[in-house]
Amino acid sequence: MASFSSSSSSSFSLSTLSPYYHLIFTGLAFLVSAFIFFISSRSKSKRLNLPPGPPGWPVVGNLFQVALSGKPFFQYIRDLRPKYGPIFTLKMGTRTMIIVSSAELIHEALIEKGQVFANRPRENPTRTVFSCDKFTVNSALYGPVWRSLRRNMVQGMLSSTRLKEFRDVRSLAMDRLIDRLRAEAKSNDGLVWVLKNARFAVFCILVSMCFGVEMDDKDIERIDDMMKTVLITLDPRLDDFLPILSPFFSKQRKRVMEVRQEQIQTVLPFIEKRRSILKNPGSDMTAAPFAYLDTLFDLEVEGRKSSPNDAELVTLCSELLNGGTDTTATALEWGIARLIENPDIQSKLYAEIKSTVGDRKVDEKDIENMVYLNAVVKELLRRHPPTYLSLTHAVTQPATLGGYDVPTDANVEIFLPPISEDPNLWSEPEKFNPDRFASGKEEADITGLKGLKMVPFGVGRRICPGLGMATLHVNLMLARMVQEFEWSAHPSQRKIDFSEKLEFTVVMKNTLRAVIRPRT
Ligand code: HEM
Repeated sequence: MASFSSSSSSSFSLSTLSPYYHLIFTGLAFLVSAFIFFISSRSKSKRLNLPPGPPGWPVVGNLFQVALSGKPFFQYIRDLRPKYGPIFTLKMGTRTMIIVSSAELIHEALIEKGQVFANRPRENPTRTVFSCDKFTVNSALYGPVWRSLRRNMVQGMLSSTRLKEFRDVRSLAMDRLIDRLRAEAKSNDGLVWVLKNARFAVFCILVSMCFGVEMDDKDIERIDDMMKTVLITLDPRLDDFLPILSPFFSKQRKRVMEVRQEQIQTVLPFIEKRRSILKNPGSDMTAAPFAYLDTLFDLEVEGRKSSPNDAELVTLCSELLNGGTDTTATALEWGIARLIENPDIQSKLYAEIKSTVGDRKVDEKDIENMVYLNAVVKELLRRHPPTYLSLTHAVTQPATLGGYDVPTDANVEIFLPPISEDPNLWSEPEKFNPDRFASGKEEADITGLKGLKMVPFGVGRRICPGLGMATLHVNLMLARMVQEFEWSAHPSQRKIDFSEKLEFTVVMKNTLRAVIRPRT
């Protein structure tokens, strides 16, 4: 998922756990906790029929096998799948992870038993700080708080009517993106970084939608840097899985509190500015008529007496910014890489743009008329879902899945790529081929309502509420970038390297730097 300050699996990267910690703490963990923990956890899990999984070590389970494998977590579980099948268990210290990765099982969990599997697991202490104790859409337990926050985000911000109101914001951000690319290319022999520029453009849109106050590039970059620092701080630590080791992490815990303070200090002035604009209408002629914040100031949340306080407002704004930035920019990077790899697809796309809009700029209203563009974006989300693991689910009560037990304290991880790679569902699934959709030969409902064939946004009650906005952003950016420039590979690159790495989302291992040539 998406990279949220309060999600629990999308930025999961055990490769960040240092082997040094392992050496020190494995021994300690054995000595201090073995007796109590081992006896109690064995007797508990013996009664359960958990999915199979690789044998682990006492106390720590599979934790260090994962950490020391040298592989990103998604690669580790991809490699286990042929042996253990589409549902298996990893014991990560005190946490039980159940990894689910087939269309049938995902359907069973998130659609057939959707209400039961719509919960989120307990947070680790760092996430508790940044989510204000689960006070965000993505981290809230399935219940009244989640319902209030999600309804507000969808109706107040992400509905198609609301989205239309931000058309000018997107149009400005697109012009800004094209200008930045042009300037960067000019001073670098035609070379541009794709991810960085796409990221900045999406962030500009989301910042405007969120705060509704004017900001220069410096302000935006400052908030963006802050958000990145938060995401790094949220990387899992050893004591998240073995809480008994937490006394050894006091320095890191102190750092968490410092970063949280910095986050509040960075974001709060913009919240205060908006508050003052609303109190004094007309005082700032540059202010937007509407912003996400406006829906939050007096938000009534079921089961709570007061509206969100300042720290909670910071958290809710950060959720909107984080949820939509890296995910969307990642899709763009893979998209441009695929167009460079397939010049015929790029030409076909350009031809469609030309025939649809002629010499004027692509407008978002044109998108629904561009069948091939939509097919390219859909194929992109099928072949390269920006997050390989959806946000972590949990059950509201003991349940079964595929005939196995799922206890309430288990993290249910939905691993997405095997569905869009399944040869029983797709012809030549490894091939990037927008024509499968454009020709009408293959189809897939991205919301999962008419069957599960690709699930880049998850499915069921917790499906990504930003789905509509995200696909609009990817379509619009791709169309403008191809309309303005012809994209080709860096001269030193004979072939594009499609290796992946985990960096909040799954991005290209070798960050894409491409050559652009203005079309006119
Ligand atoms: C290409 C872009 C995006 C992708 C691939 C994506 C993907 C996802 C996925 C896989 C989930 C987890 C679903 C689950 O728990 O089963 C999710 C949840 C979520 N996404 Fe997105 N997302 C994208 C863009 C956005 C945008 C633009 C926003 C809002 C600005 C957003 C906000 C959220 C929120 C709030 C949740 C949590 C929903 C809940 O727990 O009820 N996402 N997203």
